[in-house]
Amino acid sequence: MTALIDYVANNTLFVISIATGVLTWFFLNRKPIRGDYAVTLYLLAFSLSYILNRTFFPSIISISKYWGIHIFSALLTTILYRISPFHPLNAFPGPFWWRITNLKLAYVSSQGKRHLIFHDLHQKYGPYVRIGPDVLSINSAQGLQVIYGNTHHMEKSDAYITPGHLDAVALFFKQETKNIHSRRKRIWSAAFTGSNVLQFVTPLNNRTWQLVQCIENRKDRNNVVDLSTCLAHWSYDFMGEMVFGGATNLELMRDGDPNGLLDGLKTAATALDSFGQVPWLMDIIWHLPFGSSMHQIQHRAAAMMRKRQGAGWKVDMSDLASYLLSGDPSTGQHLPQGDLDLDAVVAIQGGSDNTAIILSLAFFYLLSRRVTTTSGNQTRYYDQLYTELRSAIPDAKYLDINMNILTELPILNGVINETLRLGSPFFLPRVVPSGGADIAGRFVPGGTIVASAAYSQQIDAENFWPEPMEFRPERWCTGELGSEYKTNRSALASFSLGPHACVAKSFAYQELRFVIARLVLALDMWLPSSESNLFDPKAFEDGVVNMRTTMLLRPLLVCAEMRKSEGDEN
Ligand code: HEM
Repeated sequence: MTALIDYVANNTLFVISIATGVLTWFFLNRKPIRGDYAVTLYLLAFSLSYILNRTFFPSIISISKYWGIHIFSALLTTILYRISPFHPLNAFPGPFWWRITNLKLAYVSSQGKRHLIFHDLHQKYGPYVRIGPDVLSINSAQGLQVIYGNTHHMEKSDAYITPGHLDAVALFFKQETKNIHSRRKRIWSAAFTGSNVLQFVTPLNNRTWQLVQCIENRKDRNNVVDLSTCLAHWSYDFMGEMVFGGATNLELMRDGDPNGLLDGLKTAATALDSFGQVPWLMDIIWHLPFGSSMHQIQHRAAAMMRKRQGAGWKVDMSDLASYLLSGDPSTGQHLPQGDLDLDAVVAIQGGSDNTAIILSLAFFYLLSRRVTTTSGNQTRYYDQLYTELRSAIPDAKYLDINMNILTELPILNGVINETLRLGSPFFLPRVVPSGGADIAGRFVPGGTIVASAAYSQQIDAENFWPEPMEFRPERWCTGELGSEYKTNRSALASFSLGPHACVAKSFAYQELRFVIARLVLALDMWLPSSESNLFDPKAFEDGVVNMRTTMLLRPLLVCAEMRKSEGDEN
């Protein structure tokens, strides 16, 4: 009798475990749930069933075994579905393991060479590559416009959900509706448009002179200085003024960064960009020690915002915080404190990180490339740029009031665009609306996550010719590279485009122009000689890794010397 009960109970549980596994796949495939909720639910259910089992059937049933069968059944069904002909993306080519799980995409994202790996995949599989169970990378200039442009208004994927699902709205993160996003964007945009942006010129000028001084002060006796760290500290100090009217308590150019604030920012951005590709995993990591970098940045940003709001803090300019604190002009309502704190996180990261990296890369390209052209001529862009700046601004101390002149300078702007082209390989996933969309001539089903292969587009010979892999600022000046040249400006996606494009794009260009111009006018710079073994350009380039934020695994060490005529003018 006992044997019969044992037989029936175990077989019934076996069937139930398999069936509930299949049902779990069925429901999660339609409506994914938060990873932390799922883990909690499973732990509770397991504990309860374990206690019941120990109490009532201690000898005949091994409950852990059936939980194992249930999980195995759910996983197997999920995998079989993803590789089956019934999956809507089955017709799209791609490597086998990437079709099964987004964990591969998350891992590749965390390694920093995602854009190169995607590029290889596109070479092998063509313009559409399935890089996740529901994710496509699309390598097409036309596709870029469809994915990010206004026509379809494709929303951001779940990779943009606020970590921890905070009950707050901030620009950049995914919003429930496009109206919420556009209302918040209007508040931000006000700070960066029209004459309002001129507010930032004085702090920009002051901080950039301080940067020149910081480089001078940090030089060793052989004139060698870590330029990338100086630029990172400059960008953080300037952001502190632009966003919080100086209410940050930090002066990195003066004091350095003993608490590793910048590393913390980078780690948080990397975590967001890699684990964000697997939203359920991000939900779990948020509660683990590994997620602490994201918590720390949040606390620091909130502390800066609170200090800026404090009655004792006076600002004599309209910083970005003053627009956020004034609230939403369309409703007349003030933003909740949670929104202000979260927008502060976005402002700190957005306002400092990308600018510093693009500047470091621009100086690396300028100083490392003595380009041999097909005719055998050698071009030294740093000197050409100095000559261009010198003739446009004979008296360098007037640079601060001559921002508009910089917009017209071909080499300066070519240097910036060329650095952005080679140095901003972003991966920005969006969701195809229900009903699907035609992307570059092929129908993509609704709900698919799509991202443009930005880097591949930016080095594609169809868009940039000749020498698409080379740093050639003159390709941005009409006719400089011969009549056959191609420069497809719309293929440069460094600031994205459409409704979610960078809110500060034109100001970022102004910043980049201004800092490059100020440094080139004030300092003669060159790379340490190869005999000194201090700096290896190839190793530096290999150590540039991109996970939305770009990290430099090796610092940019340069030699710098104040130009006599300019130094006197400070
Ligand atoms: C060289 C400098 C910069 C580059 C290359 C850059 C690039 C970008 C890109 C590619 C996006 C789209 C991100 C996405 O969809 O995932 C973006 C968005 C954004 N950027 Fe920038 N950015 C720069 C400077 C700045 C500055 C100075 C700020 C000022 C605080 C800023 C604030 C933002 C914000 C708030 C968004 C979100 C916009 C939205 O969701 O509608 N960025 N940026």
